[in-house]
Amino acid sequence: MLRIQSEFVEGFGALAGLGPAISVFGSARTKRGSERYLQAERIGELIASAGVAVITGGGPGAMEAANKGAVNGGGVSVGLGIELPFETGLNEWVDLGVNFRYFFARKTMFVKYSQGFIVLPGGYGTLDELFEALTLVQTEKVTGFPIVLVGTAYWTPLLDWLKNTVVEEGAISPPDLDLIRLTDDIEEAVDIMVNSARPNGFVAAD
Ligand SMILES: CC(C)=CCNc1ncnc2c1ncn2[C@@H]1O[C@H](COP(=O)(O)O)[C@@H](O)[C@H]1O
Repeated sequence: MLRIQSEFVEGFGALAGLGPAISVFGSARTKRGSERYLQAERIGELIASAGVAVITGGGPGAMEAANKGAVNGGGVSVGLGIELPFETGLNEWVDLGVNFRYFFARKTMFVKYSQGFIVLPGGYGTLDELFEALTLVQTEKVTGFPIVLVGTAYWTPLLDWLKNTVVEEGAISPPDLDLIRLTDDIEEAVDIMVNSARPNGFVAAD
C-alpha cells in the first residue's frame, strides 16, 4: 500500500513543474536505424522544437528514439520507466526519469502530464496504452485529448476491425471511432497535438 502511494507521490513530485508535454508510445523492439526508429526520433525532435516536452516509457526502441529526438531538438526528455524482470533500465536519452514498479501508477502519469498521445506501431504495451487513453476520452475522464496513430498500413486493419466488428456488434458507437486520428504525416501528428493546447490532466481535480 505504502509502496503504491509513494509511486504516486514520487511521480507527481518529479513531474509537477514540467509544463506542456506530449506522450509518444511505440514498440520497445523498434530497431535502431530502422525507418520507424527514425520516424519516432523525428517526432521527438518536432515536439521539442515546438517547446513541448516529450514523455515516453523510458525504454528501448521507439521510446528511446523519441527521447533522442527530444534531446537533439533541445527539449525536455522524460522517461517513465517500468521495473521488469528482464530489466533494461532507462534509455540513455532520458533527462528526467522516474521508475515505477506498477503499470497503473505509471499510466496515470502519462495522462496527467501530457496533452495527448502519439502512438507508433507497437505490441501489447502500446495497445494497452492506446486503449486506456481511448477509454478515458470516451468516458470523458479526460477531455480535448487527441490520440494520433502514426502508420496507416499498420493501424488500418485494427481500425477496420473496430468499424466492421466492434461498431457492428454495438460495443462502441460510430462517433467513438472519431476519437482516433490516423496519419503517416508526422508533422501533422505533432501539429494536432501542439494545437490542441489543452491544459494537462484529468477533468476532475485528481
Ligand atoms: C526489449 C524489451 C521488451 C524491453 C522492455 N522495456 C520496456 N521499458 C519501458 N517501457 C516498456 C517496456 N516494454 C514495454 N513498455 C511499455 O509498453 C510500450 C511498448 O510495449 P510494446 O513493445 O509495444 O509491447 C511502451 O510505450 C512502454 O510504455
